[in-house]
Amino acid sequence: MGADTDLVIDARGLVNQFGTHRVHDDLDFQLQRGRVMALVGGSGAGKTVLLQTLIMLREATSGQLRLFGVDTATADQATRQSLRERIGVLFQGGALFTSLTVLENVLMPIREHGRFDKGWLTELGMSKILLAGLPADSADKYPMELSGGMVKRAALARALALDPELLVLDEPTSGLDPIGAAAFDDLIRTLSESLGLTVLQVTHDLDSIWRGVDEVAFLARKKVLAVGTAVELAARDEPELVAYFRGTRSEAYWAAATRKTRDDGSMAEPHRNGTQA
Ligand SMILES: Nc1ncnc2c1ncn2[C@@H]1O[C@H](COP(=O)(O)OP(=O)(O)OP(=O)(O)O)[C@@H](O)[C@H]1O
Repeated sequence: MGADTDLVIDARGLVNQFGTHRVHDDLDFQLQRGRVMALVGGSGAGKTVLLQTLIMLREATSGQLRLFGVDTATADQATRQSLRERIGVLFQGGALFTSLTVLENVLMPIREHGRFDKGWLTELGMSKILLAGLPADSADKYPMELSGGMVKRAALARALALDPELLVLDEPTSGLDPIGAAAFDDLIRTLSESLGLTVLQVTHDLDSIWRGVDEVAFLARKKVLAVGTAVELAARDEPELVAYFRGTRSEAYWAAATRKTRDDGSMAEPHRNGTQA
């Protein structure tokens, strides 16, 4: 089978096992270029382990993984490193260095790449800070001087430092109030559209799941059980999907989607401004 160059991630038959505990079994996962996808599922379903596997932070027990069309199993170290550099990662909590300013944090990944002219570096770092929606005067601040939302944006600026093609986010809106979370979702959407970024995020945020992403991959039964918009997944009858997308927590979203269907004869548009092929 040839590589589909439109697939940023193409994983087939993944198995992840800890001792006798199998977390993923014959799992397939694909992510198309330019899409914004949420990876969701119950607690312990294996979202974090899958995310780590997909960006080569951990090796799968078995299975195939292609990143940007490259087979990671046969890639040499230099190729694997260059694949990693095409991925920006925002870990839960931001994981900024507390003893460094925002600008110094943002410049860390670039500095690791060798010696650069100081003026040029500062200009580049400032451009990422502004891209992440932070004011210019936040560059000289330390993480403890920032609000929760600003810490996320500073971590995002750092994840964008090397101009990644794929942005991976682990619970990016956790700890933010609903308005801050919606603003962060909008920023990710705008970046995806303006920079052509592909985005994969693990999230529990229902607002993001129902309104902020193009599609949702739902993990259950050790596999990706279903992929589609939240509205599409809510309309299916697997018990895990019914519980997640039509249960008490999702009630208001599902009610809004079905009301819209009744009112205008079409399914609710689940995205703020995205498109679904
Ligand atoms: N290093 C490890 N050693 C042993 N078991 C592990 C390890 N990492 C994860 N697991 C197990 O793998 C399973 C999936 O964990 P994972 O953290 O991926 O779940 P999750 O879907 O992200 O959960 P949550 O939503 O609660 O964060 C869990 O049963 C967990 O205990």
